[in-house]
Amino acid sequence: MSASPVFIAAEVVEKFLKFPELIQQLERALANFSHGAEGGVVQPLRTIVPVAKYNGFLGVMPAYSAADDSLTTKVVTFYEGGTSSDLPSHQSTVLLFDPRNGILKAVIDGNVITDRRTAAVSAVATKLLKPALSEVLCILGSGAQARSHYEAFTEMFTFKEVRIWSRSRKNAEMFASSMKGAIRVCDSTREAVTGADVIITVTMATKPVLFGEWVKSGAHVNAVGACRPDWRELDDELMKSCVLYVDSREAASHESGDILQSGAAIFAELGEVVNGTKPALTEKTTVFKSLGMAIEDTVSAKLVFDSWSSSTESE
Ligand SMILES: NC(=O)C1=CN([C@@H]2O[C@H](COP(=O)(O)OP(=O)(O)OC[C@H]3O[C@@H](n4cnc5c(N)ncnc54)[C@H](O)[C@@H]3O)[C@@H](O)[C@H]2O)C=CC1
Ligand SMILES: O=C(O)C1=NCCCC1
Repeated sequence: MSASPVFIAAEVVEKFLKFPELIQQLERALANFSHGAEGGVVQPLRTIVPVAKYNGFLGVMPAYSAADDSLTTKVVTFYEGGTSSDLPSHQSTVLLFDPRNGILKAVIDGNVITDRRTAAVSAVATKLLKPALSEVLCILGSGAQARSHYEAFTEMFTFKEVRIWSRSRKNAEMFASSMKGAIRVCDSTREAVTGADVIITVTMATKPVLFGEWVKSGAHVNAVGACRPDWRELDDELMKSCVLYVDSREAASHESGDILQSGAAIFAELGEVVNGTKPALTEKTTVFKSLGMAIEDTVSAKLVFDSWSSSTESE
């Protein structure tokens, strides 16, 4: 009989899933993914079940990485506008299996994994695509992803100024006062975006909040929200005038409202830039459209599980 799976809680994931190691691991995973079959990543398009009655969705995100010998599936729910003020709008769990025999080894809190791996991938995009002189960072949104992105970006890069905008000024102020370092709270998206070199959109918006006319030429945008075909964060002008990078071509052309509705052409996958098969056009205005990939969870979960296992062995 197989041993019962271990449960790894959010506090344990927080302890073991750290930047910059996570960023390095995910850069490698993005490269493997974009190598096709040779890269050893098996990742079908995720399944999304709409729960229309409650404006919610359930997503199932399986993947296998031969390089990491890691087999997982994440189950994630997300609710437009959240469910109640006490609950996160996105809740997830990652199941880690023994790839040799299919035994379930661990049930891992997925919220910290989702927040940190998404920010880590945006950090990879930013490292490769930001303009040479990047002094001003702007974050639109003040939720869980805004926090993880702020933490990753202030650890990995040096900005002279960080700005935040949120729909309610109170939330933006709460965000600014809860994080380490100076953050300028802006009253409008336009004020936050104007002159910014790196922009991160991490909202639950379903209509554009970022307009091309405000974006400085040559800036880099990490577009993290709008993961449904009928949701938008960026307007047509920005989508059509930028050089567009994505995590997965397949996912982007099925799920991204910003891409499907604007008709913008995809230039490259981020992993192709890491592999050197597509260039990083840092002098142009670039957008990295992130939808989130299961392989990011697979690599993160393995990292957490291995670190946790070593820590219990040494006890
Ligand atoms: N690309 C990826 O890998 C991932 C993307 N996401 C997406 O990132 C976005 C942010 O996620 P979380 O921070 O976890 O959510 P959250 O619920 O913690 O924060 C959402 C933020 O968006 C704001 N917001 C909600 N509706 C808005 C609107 N109509 N206009 C402007 N702002 C609005 C909220 O006030 C809040 O500041 C979501 O769209 C989510 O689906 C989440 C996980 C992974
Ligand atoms: O990659 C993920 O995880 C998610 N992406 C879009 C929204 C739901 C969670």
